[in-house]
Amino acid sequence: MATFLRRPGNLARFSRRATEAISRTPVSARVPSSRLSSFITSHRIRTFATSGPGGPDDKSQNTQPSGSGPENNGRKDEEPKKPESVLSEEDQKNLDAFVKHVEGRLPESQHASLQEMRKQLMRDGLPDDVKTFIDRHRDASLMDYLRMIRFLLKYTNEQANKEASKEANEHMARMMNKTPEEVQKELEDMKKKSGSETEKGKEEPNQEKKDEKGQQQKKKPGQPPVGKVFEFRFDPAAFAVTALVTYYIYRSFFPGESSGREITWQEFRSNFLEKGIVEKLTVLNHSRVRVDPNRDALAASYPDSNGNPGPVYFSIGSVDSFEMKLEQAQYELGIPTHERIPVAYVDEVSWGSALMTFAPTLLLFAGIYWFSRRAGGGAGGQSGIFGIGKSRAKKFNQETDIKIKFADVAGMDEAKVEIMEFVSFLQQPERFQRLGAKIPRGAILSGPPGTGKTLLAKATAGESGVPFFSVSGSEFVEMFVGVGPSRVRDLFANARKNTPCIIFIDEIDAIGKSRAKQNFGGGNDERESTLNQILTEMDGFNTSEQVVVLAGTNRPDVLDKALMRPGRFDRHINIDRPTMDGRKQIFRVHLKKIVTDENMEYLEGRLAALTPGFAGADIANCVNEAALVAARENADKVVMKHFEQAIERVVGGLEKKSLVLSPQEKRTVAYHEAGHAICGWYFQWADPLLKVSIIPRGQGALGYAQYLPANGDTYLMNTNQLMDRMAMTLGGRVSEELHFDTVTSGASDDFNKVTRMATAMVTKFGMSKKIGFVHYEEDQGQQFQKPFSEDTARNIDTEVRRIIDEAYKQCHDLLTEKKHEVGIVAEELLSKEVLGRDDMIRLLGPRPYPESSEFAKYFDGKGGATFAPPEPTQNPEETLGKDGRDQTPIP
Ligand SMILES: Nc1ncnc2c1ncn2[C@@H]1O[C@H](COP(=O)(O)OP(=O)(O)OP(=O)(O)O)[C@@H](O)[C@H]1O
Repeated sequence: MATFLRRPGNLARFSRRATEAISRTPVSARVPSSRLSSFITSHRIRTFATSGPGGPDDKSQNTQPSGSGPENNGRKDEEPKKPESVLSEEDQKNLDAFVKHVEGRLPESQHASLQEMRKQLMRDGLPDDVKTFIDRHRDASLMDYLRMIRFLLKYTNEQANKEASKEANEHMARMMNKTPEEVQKELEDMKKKSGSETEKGKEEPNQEKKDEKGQQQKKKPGQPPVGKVFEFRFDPAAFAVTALVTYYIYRSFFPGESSGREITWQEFRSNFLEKGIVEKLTVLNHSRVRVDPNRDALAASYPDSNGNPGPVYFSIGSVDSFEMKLEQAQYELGIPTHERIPVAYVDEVSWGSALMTFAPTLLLFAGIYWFSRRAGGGAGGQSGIFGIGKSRAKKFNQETDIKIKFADVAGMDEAKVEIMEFVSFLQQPERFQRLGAKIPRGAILSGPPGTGKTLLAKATAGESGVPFFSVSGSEFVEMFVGVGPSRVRDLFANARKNTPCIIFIDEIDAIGKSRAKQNFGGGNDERESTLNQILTEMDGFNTSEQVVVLAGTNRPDVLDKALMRPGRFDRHINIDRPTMDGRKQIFRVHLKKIVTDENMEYLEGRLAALTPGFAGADIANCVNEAALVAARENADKVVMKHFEQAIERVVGGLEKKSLVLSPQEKRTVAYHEAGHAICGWYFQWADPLLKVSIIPRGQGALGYAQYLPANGDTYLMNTNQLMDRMAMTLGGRVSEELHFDTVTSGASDDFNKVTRMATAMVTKFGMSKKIGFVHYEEDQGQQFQKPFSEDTARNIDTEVRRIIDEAYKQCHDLLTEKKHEVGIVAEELLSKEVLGRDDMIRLLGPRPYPESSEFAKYFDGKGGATFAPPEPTQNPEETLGKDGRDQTPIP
């Protein structure tokens, strides 16, 4: 770039190229659309495309003497030998000096063009702009450059037009056997006739294209070659801006210099000062001196220079020393005081250095701007730093976005009834207001993850047909102070504009945590003020404002009491994991989209029985997983096997095919699992086995056994059940003891479970006579002091040990008695790897204890062949409770 710019000739060449491009478009736009003219047009275009004016091959064309234009109709023999000049002597001298100056900086191939331009200027006179430029070309300003460029554009355009039409005339004359004069006349007549046609300019380009195409198709040998036509779009504004920028970049790198020559002080003294040709000295930026010679004196001393040697500079150490040296030199040369050389002082600011000075500040601002755009991006459709305080709540339109209805939310009838009231409030507020009832402001939906809190909130909006603003609690929290409250304000302001509507704040515990609990490390001011703002906004509603705020959380226990008080979130709706019936309903909802031939009643029931403790999201995942398993097998429908595999995968984790056990290890695992299975089968109060597997799954589990609560979902456990469950959990280790010489580490997780159960019996459930009816909180590592004495601690230890020993004895007695059965199950497990309940019935006979009818219905060993759909009944007595799932992994 710098090299390009260093030479003014390059700038001129650059502008000329641009003009070549420009000149093509107007030519084609101006001519009439007759066949003759279109031929000319196409020919003109060809002329430019095949041989650009001013190129190295254009000598013959460009060196044509002036006067070969249309005004003398191309008669070369009439051309004067010497071009006439209309310029004054001084102008002529200046022009010659300028041309010589530029010629020295242009490649030879462009000299012809330059001479051509000189001739034209001599013939037509110097336009003012050019005259100014020529006079000042060594110190030309930006405006001078731009004026010069404008002239060059005009000049090359005219040249191009003249040459094109001349060549076209000659060609036409050859084609039509006429003289060029006759063709010219004919053309002028045509132009007169079709003068009005030029207004139809819009249609012409198409016409021209067609004609040109026709011409190309009709091309015969002997005709001039038809070149490819390129059309350029030229934007004068862009060109001017580019020229401006280019100039300033150039000037910033070479301040005050336009192809100047650097000399030394000695050279200056001997070649300039001593010869008396210095007119003026200009000190630039205290470091360089520009020498302005007296042109006449210069021309006299150096005839070759034409009075113009170009800018000459020399460097100085300091202004003082320069002044002293100059003074000294002038004194020595005997220059009288009144003829001493004037010295001017100029400070030129380099754009480059100015830019570098401001660069860090500019970078800083750019960085801040960029970060603010990122931080604020998407804030309610706003971006930039001004959008950061805007709420990020997504607004769902009731007509287009929310298609969820209560029918899509299965198995939470109580919650639905509660929330239905909000729907009727939004739909018919007067029904409540008439009786003087205050409208509830909001509800907190709490419950374990995936139980359908968000789904229920969406369904509420879907049913009531109002806009729904959904936002997550964490979206209020930002690194900037004050953003949280501002977003809350914005959210509520938006909601008020869209009444009636529902706001749903998911994971409200992110901002609604109790302020009292922040005892360590101080509070979080930003979160507190966000919470305060929510409290204020909810208070600020007037009772007739139809804005309902629903909030979802998994941790209702940590929420601030102020948030939960009536008047804010009036309702607390607890959504727990679904019961057996709930699961059936959820399966029904999700199975609708699945392609299957199974008996739906049976399928729903069996799947619900197989998935105790599953939340709605687990069920949705299971159904989808089953479809994926079926698709992987290329099956055309999803069958029971696929569903069971999917459940196994969700419960036990991914199958670890890469984990290969040694035969001895596999045997140990088989006997370990068989021990659990036999205990589950023969202990009356234990959960019967559903499936046992020795395929490694999940994280570190080498085998697993799945049990089903014998009486469906269980919410209370008696001592017998706890003892049987503990004994069953110890079954793995006892079986290892009975069948092998040594035991393995595989029972460690079983011991953990047994210890926790026994400890709970002693410290929480009041099942130890020695400790009594007390409840000691579990030590979660946060208590520095145990809430009981050393004596009690010792007694708890003794009691826990006693209970575990009892469970162990119970298990040992059973497995010693059933040693043979353990062997049968273990060997079968070794050969089949997975055993189901049906296999157990085949190997051991039916379980000797009665089982719940629900359980028997779906696990009768006949795969639903005898299944009769039950009367549709609801079990109103089912209450919400604990997870009935159990796994016995071997780490
Ligand atoms: N009762 C239900 N009926 C039908 N589908 C359900 C039900 N509960 C959950 N689902 C399914 O589980 C998905 C996740 O539920 P949702 O997002 O509502 O859970 P959530 O309780 O809000 O979870 P989190 O507490 O983690 O935010 C739903 O999209 C839906 O497919």
